[in-house]
Amino acid sequence: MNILVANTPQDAEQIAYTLIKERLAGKREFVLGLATGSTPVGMYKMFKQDRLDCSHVTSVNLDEYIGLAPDHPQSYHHFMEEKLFDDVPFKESHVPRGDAPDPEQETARYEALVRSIGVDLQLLGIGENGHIAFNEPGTALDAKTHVTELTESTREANRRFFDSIDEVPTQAITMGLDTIMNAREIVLVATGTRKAEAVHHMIESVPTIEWPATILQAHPSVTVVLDKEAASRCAEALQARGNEAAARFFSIRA
Ligand SMILES: N[C@@H]1[C@@H](O)[C@H](O)[C@@H](COP(=O)(O)O)O[C@@H]1O
Repeated sequence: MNILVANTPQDAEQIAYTLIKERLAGKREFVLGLATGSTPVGMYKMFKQDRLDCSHVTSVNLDEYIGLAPDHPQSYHHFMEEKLFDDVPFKESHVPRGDAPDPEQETARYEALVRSIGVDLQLLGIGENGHIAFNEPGTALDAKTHVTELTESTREANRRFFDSIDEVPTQAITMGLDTIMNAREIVLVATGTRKAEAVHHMIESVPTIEWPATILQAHPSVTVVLDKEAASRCAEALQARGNEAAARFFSIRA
């Protein structure tokens, strides 16, 4: 794992965006895995401000709530259109269908799609309980795209996007941990003290299904971009090394 610890959330987002921009440059085709939630919103603004050319890029999203049609204001389909796709045209974009009549069939379709196109770079966030995408604690490490029951802590963490907790879906379709690990490269961004415990376990605990993000330790190409708050539960030495790495990242691009 390559770990960078930026001084602010904005600097962390800038690092992650710059990494993605550099990977897209000069490519004829590229498959970019995208994430939802608050963390990537700042990066998606940078795509727009930079008018980044994504006309050669195919995107695949990690997950979608079951029961929400693409035009539902709280669906991840809608989130991506509003935060990115309405302003930055992609060659094509894929998000699981939360309104599929047969969710299990939709998981098989989506898994086959993601495997067939192959993800060059997967952007990830992390949940407070260490979930990635919607792979909740206890998810098998070899899970493919599947229907998942959302934990109460995950529903609670996402209720801010809904009028009430009762409106937060209880199930989702999510890329599995094995699906995510199949990406050639992974960039995970975490900011704020709410993520500090999950980040500590992701980096410093023995891989365990209780902290799904720990599986990333076994991936050959993972960059973890943190702000100081999200890194605050990690060992002091790791924080110091990460801060130097972030400073170096900016200095060589100045
Ligand atoms: N399915 C999403 C995850 O992909 C995201 O990483 C997580 C954290 O979101 P936030 O960035 O808002 O903290 O929320 C949801 O669970």
